[in-house]
Amino acid sequence: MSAKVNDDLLTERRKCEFNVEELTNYLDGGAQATQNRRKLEDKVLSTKGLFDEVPEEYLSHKEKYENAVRKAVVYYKAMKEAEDPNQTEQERANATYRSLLHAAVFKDNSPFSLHLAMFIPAILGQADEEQKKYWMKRASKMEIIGTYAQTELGHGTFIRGLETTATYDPKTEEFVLHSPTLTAYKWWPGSLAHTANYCVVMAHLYINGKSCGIQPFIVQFRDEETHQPLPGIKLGEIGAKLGFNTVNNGFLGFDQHRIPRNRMLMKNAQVLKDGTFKRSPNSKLTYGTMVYVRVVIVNGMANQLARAVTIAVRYSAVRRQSELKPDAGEPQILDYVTQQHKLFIGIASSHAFTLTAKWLTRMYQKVTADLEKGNLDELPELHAIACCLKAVTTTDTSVLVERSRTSCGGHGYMLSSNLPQIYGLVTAACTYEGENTVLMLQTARSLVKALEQAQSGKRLSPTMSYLSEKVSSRLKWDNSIDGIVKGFRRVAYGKVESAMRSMRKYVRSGLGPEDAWNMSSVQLVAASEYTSISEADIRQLQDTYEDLLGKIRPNAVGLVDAFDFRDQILNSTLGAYDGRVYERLMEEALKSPLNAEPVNQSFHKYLKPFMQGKL
Ligand SMILES: CCCCCCCC/C=C\CCCCCCCCCCCCCC(=O)SCCNC(=O)CCNC(=O)[C@H](O)C(C)(C)COP(=O)(O)OP(=O)(O)OC[C@H]1O[C@@H](n2cnc3c(N)ncnc32)[C@H](O)[C@@H]1OP(=O)(O)O
Ligand SMILES: Cc1cc2nc3c(=O)[nH]c(=O)nc-3n(C[C@H](O)[C@H](O)[C@H](O)COP(=O)(O)OP(=O)(O)OC[C@H]3O[C@@H](n4cnc5c(N)ncnc54)[C@H](O)[C@@H]3O)c2cc1C
Repeated sequence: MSAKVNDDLLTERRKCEFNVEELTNYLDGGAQATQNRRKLEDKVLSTKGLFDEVPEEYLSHKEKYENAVRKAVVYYKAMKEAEDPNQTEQERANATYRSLLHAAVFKDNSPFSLHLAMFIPAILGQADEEQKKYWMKRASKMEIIGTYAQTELGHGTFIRGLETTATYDPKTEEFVLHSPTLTAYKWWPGSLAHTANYCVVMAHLYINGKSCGIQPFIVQFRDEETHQPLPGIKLGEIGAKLGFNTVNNGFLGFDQHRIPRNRMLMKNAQVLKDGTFKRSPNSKLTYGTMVYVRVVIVNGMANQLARAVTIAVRYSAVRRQSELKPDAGEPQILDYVTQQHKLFIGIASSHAFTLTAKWLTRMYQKVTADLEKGNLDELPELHAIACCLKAVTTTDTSVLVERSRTSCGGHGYMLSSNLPQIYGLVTAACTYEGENTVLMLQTARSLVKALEQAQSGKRLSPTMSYLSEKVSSRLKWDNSIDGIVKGFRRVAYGKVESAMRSMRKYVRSGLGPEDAWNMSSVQLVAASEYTSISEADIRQLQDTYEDLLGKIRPNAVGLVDAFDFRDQILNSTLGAYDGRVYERLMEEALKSPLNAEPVNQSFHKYLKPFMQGKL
């Protein structure tokens, strides 16, 4: 018999003014997609051995990793077996696009993450046809497990500064990989420490003493039978982190490690047997995997934010606290407008990020198809947009997930709420795949170029067209959606123009272009990430906003129910569908090993002698 649903949640669900299932279907891309997703989740989550007897919070660092590898094997097999052979690739992608299935199994991510997130995409994007055929067969069947090793102890952002060298030896037709310094050690790659046995290494290619830029190499670093590190390879784990503690991030050093010539991934640039280097049509095509992951991260943020606000909104409907009016009893904290302000922006942002992710994915697919035909025209714009959206969505999601956590008071600070772990997952994305400030400056670089083109009368791409709108500075906008968008475009234009004016002022004062750029970089980041509007309209918008909060209030629980996260995926004492928060908090607390005995051995060993003055 299922547990009784909390009365307040029942009331909330009765109050909802729209059809929740319809919104779920819309988010999934149709009723069939919802059905497919639920069927996949039912199948996979019914697999034995997927869940933890002891909450992983109570395991050691080493036990957490070993337990995660155990689950990763079970999970991956279950996902493979659950695949419906009658489904198209697109239907399969839709079924997983919104699903956070892995989150039901891994609170802190899987040791296989990088194999799926970057190793396979790097092969698909950087290998020539023959290489792709061979390596994809092995990688997709998990005969090998890979990662993406680009960042080094001394360099993450500045890829051109990477120190790992790959020196071509025409006599043996091999590359010699070497880490000349400690700072050249690859440092951070997920799965690298003890899980993977192959990686795509980004290294500085030298032929006959001449630099040929950063190139991708597929490198085996552990024996496939014994899993022992190969000769000339130094390996280890980088240590405990804020989150991602079951991703097995590691370090790797090369000592004159030789690999055959065909291990350089040669889709874009090639090295012939005699050492002839055939340059890529664009050196930045080597960075293509990062563009792909930045695009995927936007959708990942939408789903993680939806998960966090689901937990916080349901909890806020159940939690009663304080007194809003004398003698009226304790209200649901969701009735405090401050609580609505904290949470409803998160619901709206998740939907906004989902729609943005769909748009960006379509743009990525179009540009990638053009690249296959040798048309690189739109690659710079895709890079600029992907940088901006990855940075903005990860920053906003981190802020909104943390706000969801703090809106739940002390219980939001419990690991059993799962909000701290979700924060750990999303805040990492502000750093990985391009640190956000650096990416915003990449976007700013494109915006400044576009404004210069607009001022010289050139046509701009659709996403930059606001920089060529001759809008009067006295533009009045009303509070219609169109008016607000016009306002934002006007202010965004002003931010770019102001940053550019600032740079020109510094150059006129005698600074070089690089120093002028650096001095204006705070404005440049602002031009890329946010806009603000003038005082007069704030008051009007504020009234509209507060009115909107009231309209959303009766539908808040319905809106998060529509994300359709099952309890195993929320993995939270505060966010379960039935709202039995207090019972779940106690159930989880009793799982603490410390509760196995009423008096802990430290009393007899330390406390008692201490309190009796004997220590
Ligand atoms: C499937 C993915 C899953 C993601 C998970 C999403 C959800 C997460 C939420 C919860 C967890 C869920 C669990 C799911 C699995 C989790 C998996 C975790 C994945 C973690 C992966 C992390 C891996 C990494 O971090 S890999 C390393 C990433 N490193 C970087 O990004 C480095 C950043 N630096 C750079 O990109 C560059 O160096 C630079 C651009 C900053 C500067 O480079 P540069 O100096 O050489 O260039 P310039 O500034 O001089 O510019 C020159 C010129 O080049 C153009 N340019 C630069 N880059 C590109 C590019 N990529 N493409 C095209 N063009 C580029 C630039 O525009 C300039 O052009 P100009 O014409 O102006 O000269
Ligand atoms: C959880 C996690 C997982 C990761 N997984 C992987 C992986 O699997 N594979 C991999 O290769 N890497 C991985 N990374 C590494 C990640 O890609 C780097 O940390 C990231 O690229 C930032 O580089 P960095 O750490 O060297 O920081 P730095 O580049 O040293 O940045 C430090 C500070 O300097 C500032 N800064 C740097 N350059 C500029 C500039 N030009 N202008 C203005 N400010 C600047 C930055 O804004 C930042 O504030 C991972 C990182 C994390 C946190």
